[in-house]
Amino acid sequence: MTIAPALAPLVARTVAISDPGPLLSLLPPGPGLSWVRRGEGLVGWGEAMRITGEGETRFGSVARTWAETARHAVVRDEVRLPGTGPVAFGSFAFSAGSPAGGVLIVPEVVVGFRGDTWWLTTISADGALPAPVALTSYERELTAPQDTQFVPGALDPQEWKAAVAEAIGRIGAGEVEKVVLARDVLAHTVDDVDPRDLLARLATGYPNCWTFSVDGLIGATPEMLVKLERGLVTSRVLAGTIRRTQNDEQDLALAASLARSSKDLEEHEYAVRSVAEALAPHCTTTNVPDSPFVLHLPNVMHLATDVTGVLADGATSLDLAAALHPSAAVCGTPTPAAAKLIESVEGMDRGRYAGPVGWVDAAGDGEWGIALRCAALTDENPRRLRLFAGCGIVAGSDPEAELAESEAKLLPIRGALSR
Ligand SMILES: C=C(O[C@@H]1C=C(C(=O)O)C=C[C@H]1O)C(=O)O
Repeated sequence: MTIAPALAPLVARTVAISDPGPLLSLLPPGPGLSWVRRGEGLVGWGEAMRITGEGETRFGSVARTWAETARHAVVRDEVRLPGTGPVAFGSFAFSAGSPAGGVLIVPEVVVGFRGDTWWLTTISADGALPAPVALTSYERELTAPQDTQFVPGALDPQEWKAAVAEAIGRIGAGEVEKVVLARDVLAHTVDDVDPRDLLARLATGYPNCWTFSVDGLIGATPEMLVKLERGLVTSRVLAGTIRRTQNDEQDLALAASLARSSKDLEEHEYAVRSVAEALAPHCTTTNVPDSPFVLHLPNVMHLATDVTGVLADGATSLDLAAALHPSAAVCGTPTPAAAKLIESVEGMDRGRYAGPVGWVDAAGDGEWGIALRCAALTDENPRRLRLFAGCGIVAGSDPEAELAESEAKLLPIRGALSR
């Protein structure tokens, strides 16, 4: 279902402001919106408009409604940077079959920071000039939540290893070359979860990642599905992972072995190819580096490739995210067969995990990450969350090692929820 654009146009006003305090500290209590890395990015709150989509058309219908809304918006923008003027934060289900669908939320208030420029955008959907707002920097004491319980989700570790073994068998039988299998873990907290606490812990612990919050999906992703800025397209592809040991010397040796590992290089190659092929029809030129670099995160290291291109066809960042999803980094190769295999052995609905999450502005510029290293708050219970992690499986994979890799990928969000 798509909600038609409001009869009255969106009215948005962006003004430059002086430093109001760290972006994440500005979020008031409640379901805030966030896209922040190293202190830069966007936060928003309030809901001027919500656009939803379902099934196969969850991207297309939402993207069309946004384009239409943006075209009719009345905008006074004194800053004129990507992310100024009206913006929408969004999050989309991994699978067309998921009831999670897709959502774009246009906040009533957005604060942005980039380089040395701060801005404030106020948005209304009733045709009236939005009311002025005063910003508050909420200085909050971060206390670690205690006694959070983690219990298996759809499959327990033994069952998940059996699913991985099954997938390896099906790869051997030639059904797919690579498939990404995920698992979920449920967290039960003692107190109600305040999303702002999770965001603050993730942003502090994982500064290389994009800390996001959209409609109850909260996490810190290292993977940029696509960024579009004034015609320049970038995508950071990650696939191939090794756990860190917390011993620098040992980690350097592991990084070198990751960069030589034929199993990880194969996994990575599939992911890069899927992104380059999906971008090609939208770009005049694309640049794909010959070999990956190793991205160091506090918990894991990944093989990483930055693919770039020059936009040819006027697609928006959201159109590009729809074209790129699902990349082989989160689904597999070939895509349709891998998606089918996931459905038959994973035993769960991924919801919006591993789907695109990010923002788009009225010009179509925006940033869409892959929703990884995240938790979904359940609607009914503010003390219950679903955490997710997945691993690329190829012929040379080992179920025990994949389970350990999934544990390492769960570490950031587990850590944000417990001592
Ligand atoms: C699926 C996840 O991560 C993806 C899978 C990776 C791998 O298999 O090596 C690495 C990065 C991500 O593209 C996850 O974190 O849940």
